Amino acid sequence: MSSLPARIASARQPVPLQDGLSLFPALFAPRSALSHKGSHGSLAVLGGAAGMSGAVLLAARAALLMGTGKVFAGFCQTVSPLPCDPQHPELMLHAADALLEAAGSLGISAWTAGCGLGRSDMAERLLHQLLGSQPMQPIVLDADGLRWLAEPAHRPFWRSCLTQAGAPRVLTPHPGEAAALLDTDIAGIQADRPRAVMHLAQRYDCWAVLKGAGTLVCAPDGRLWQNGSGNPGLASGGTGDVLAGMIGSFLAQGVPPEQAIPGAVWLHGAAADYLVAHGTGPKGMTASEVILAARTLLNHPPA
Ligand SMILES: NC(=O)C1=CN([C@@H]2O[C@H](COP(=O)(O)OP(=O)(O)OC[C@H]3O[C@@H](n4cnc5c(N)ncnc54)[C@H](OP(=O)(O)O)[C@@H]3O)[C@@H](O)[C@H]2O)[C@@H](O)CC1
Ligand SMILES: Nc1ncnc2c1ncn2[C@@H]1O[C@H](COP(=O)(O)OP(=O)(O)O)[C@@H](O)[C@H]1O
Repeated sequence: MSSLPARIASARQPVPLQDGLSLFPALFAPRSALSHKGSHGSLAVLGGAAGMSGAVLLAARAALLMGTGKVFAGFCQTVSPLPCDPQHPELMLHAADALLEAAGSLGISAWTAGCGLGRSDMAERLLHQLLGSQPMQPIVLDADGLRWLAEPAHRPFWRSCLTQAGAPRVLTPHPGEAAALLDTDIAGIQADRPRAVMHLAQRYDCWAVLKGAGTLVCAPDGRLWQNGSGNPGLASGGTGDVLAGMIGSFLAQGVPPEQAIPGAVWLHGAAADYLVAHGTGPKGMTASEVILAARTLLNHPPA
């Protein structure tokens, strides 16, 4: 991180995220009695190469249970590995190519991409197509989506797509992915996390979410938040996919980014805290349980 701009070098104090109910009223606003599924957005989740289909299901299920009107899943495979999700047949499952082709007619209002996407030629092509063709829809990029973004050969194109977008772009790296995006190592990221997240937001002209204990969120204009919820129960495979689906859900529903993004981070951690308080985990807590607890808190927030 040698080329840190001066405005970032003087990192501000992050706003602590403790009391989600007072900080994120837009997340907890009651629904209009007249609302219908079209009032609550449509999210498409793109990822899920063979062997990692579960990553897309976790993100899509999280989006569904956060209240998205309609949720589509697009797998990075020639056909969808399942005709439907037996646990949530509400989800609409497609091969990613078919989903991208139909995107215009499906009324998709936001995308979450990269969860289990993999490193194949197909993955690269799909991401290229998504970023190039959806300038006006919010896009959350996670996991392998971030690994592709970090590839030096791709950076000029990816970066121009990100900077020219007319809707929020959200990068959700863990420290390993952040290190690749900033050309450093994990120790370099962890040594100064506020500086790292601000650098990410500035370099990629995006919202940046640097995950791990005390997740940091930085807006494109440098505003900074630090999460105060969450616990090591979240240190298990798939919880990051859930977070990416939650952020995508709130953006798809039209929640403003400064409520949707730090709000989802807080709620995700608060769900893990709720589980521990009610006897589930931290050991053995699953990503699927985090989704259910987040839904409980969304409807019955702690006073
Ligand atoms: N059910 C499914 O289908 C699931 C599918 N999944 C999908 O699998 C894909 C690959 O994901 P992955 O977990 O295999 O590798 P990846 O995320 O690159 O991490 C490895 C590297 O990052 C580092 N690192 C990670 N976290 C860190 C931290 N907090 N703090 C510090 N370092 C950290 C770690 O460092 P280490 O400590 O191991 O040296 C190592 O260098 C991805 O698309 C995902 O969506 C998963 O979500 C699981 C459920
Ligand atoms: N010790 C911890 N305390 C709080 N949150 C944690 C802890 N460990 C992991 N998390 C959270 O769990 C999630 C893990 O995401 P990620 O590393 O992308 O996993 P995966 O790729 O398996 O879904 C992130 O939201 C991260 O902040």
